[in-house]
Amino acid sequence: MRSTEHDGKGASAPAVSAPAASAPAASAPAAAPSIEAAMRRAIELAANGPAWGVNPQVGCVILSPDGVVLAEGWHRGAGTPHAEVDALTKLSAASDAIGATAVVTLEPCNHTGRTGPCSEALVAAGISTVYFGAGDPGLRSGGGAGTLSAAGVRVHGGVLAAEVERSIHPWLTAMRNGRPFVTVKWASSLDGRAAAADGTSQWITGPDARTDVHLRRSRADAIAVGTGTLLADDPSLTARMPVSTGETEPTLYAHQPQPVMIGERRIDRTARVFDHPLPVIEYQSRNLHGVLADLFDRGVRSVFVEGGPTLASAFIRVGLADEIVAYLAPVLLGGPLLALGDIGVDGIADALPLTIVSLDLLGPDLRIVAEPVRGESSAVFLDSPVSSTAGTSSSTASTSPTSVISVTSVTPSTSDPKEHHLVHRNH
Ligand SMILES: NC(=O)C1=CN([C@@H]2O[C@H](COP(=O)(O)OP(=O)(O)OC[C@H]3O[C@@H](n4cnc5c(N)ncnc54)[C@H](OP(=O)(O)O)[C@@H]3O)[C@@H](O)[C@H]2O)C=CC1
Ligand SMILES: Nc1c(N[C@@H]2O[C@H](COP(=O)(O)O)[C@@H](O)[C@H]2O)[nH]c(=O)[nH]c1=O
Repeated sequence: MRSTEHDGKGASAPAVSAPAASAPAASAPAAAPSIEAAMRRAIELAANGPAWGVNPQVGCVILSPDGVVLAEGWHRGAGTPHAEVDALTKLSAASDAIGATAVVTLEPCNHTGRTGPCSEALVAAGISTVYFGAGDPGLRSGGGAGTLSAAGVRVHGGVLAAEVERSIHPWLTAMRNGRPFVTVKWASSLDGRAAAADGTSQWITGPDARTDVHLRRSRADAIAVGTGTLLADDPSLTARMPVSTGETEPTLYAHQPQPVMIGERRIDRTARVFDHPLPVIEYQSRNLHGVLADLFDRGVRSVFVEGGPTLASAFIRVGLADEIVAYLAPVLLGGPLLALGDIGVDGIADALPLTIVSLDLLGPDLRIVAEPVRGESSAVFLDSPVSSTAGTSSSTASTSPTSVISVTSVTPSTSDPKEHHLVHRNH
């Protein structure tokens, strides 16, 4: 286990059992899990929470001084108890926490938001040692390790850090960059076309691939398309479950991504996207940094960009793509409508390096998940800082080149029930 230690003031570490693999014979008392095993369990528990929203998935396991699991908890979303508090409330007796160890995926929070600080709750409960996986990058929520140490709790950070970071990678990326995590997704033919020459593209990929897309939509905070796609496809942008036998209409996932339209052209209010259960956020702008800054301010931590090729290329060109999800169908379309256009690569030396995260066959289609290789020669993938003026939203189009976010906000209208979709949702 590689971890960093935050020394408490003279507090002694509780005994922690050996890994289960070295457990004695079955007749002996049950082997207590190791800290790493407890952290793996905490990662599993964290996954029970929602993948979307302003808060990350967090799991917690409380161990007795001799390493026996006393309680488990996880966070169920903004406004509900955090994982540590959830676990503390599951103890058979509150006094069990005295001298116990908390193993938690994320550094215990240090601030009062909709709930109180977990660092203080752990101290008040009598927890003597805390192991955590990833530090909390939040400006207000971070710093819990220091609070715990100052109160005499032994604190060890970085336990299974890589696994924990991977499990909440989008949220951590969003918090570190101060903008939502961006997935750029496309579906293309084997020869890289996103549409046939006449502009039709529904459907290139088959039902299994599209089911996967809808699942990913359901886990994202927002789904974004450019005005070109809105005009060409008139998409719904809802997250829909596969249609079961006997059903005529697909059922919507309980969690829907916030629909976002980007581009200077005005989209007619009869477009299907305005039937989305959530309000549409319309950015009459091409300033993607500004759009993301504004979305972040609204609590959006992940955006699923579903095209089209121009918008996808722009996100990549300005270094705002954190993940690529490409579905390749075993068909050839030929023609000019490529999945990507100008991404700022003029010569092979500028090619954008990617790391393949996964390769899967979904029915006849191939799904490739890839991430940009950061910190290498390609400056294009390096994130640009969000300008200080970005994030300023206004209800009218701005003409200032430094305040280029133009968020159109239309007052709800009684004459057109669809107009309410343009009112911004406040988190
Ligand atoms: N196979 C697939 O996965 C998909 C295929 N498609 C297909 O793609 C085609 C539409 O492609 P396309 O027109 O590229 O669609 P886009 O959705 O990419 O829309 C392009 C428009 O986005 C706006 N925009 C917003 N921000 C930027 C920016 N930073 N830079 C440039 N433009 C920006 C511009 O509109 P404005 O002028 O209003 O500012 C631009 O014209 C259709 O045939 C559709 O069927 C679409 C989506 C997915
Ligand atoms: N053509 C194509 C995709 N196209 C994307 O799906 C959008 C339609 O969304 P909706 O109206 O909600 O079903 C469309 O505008 C475009 O963004 N996606 C895919 O997985 N496979 C495909 O072959």
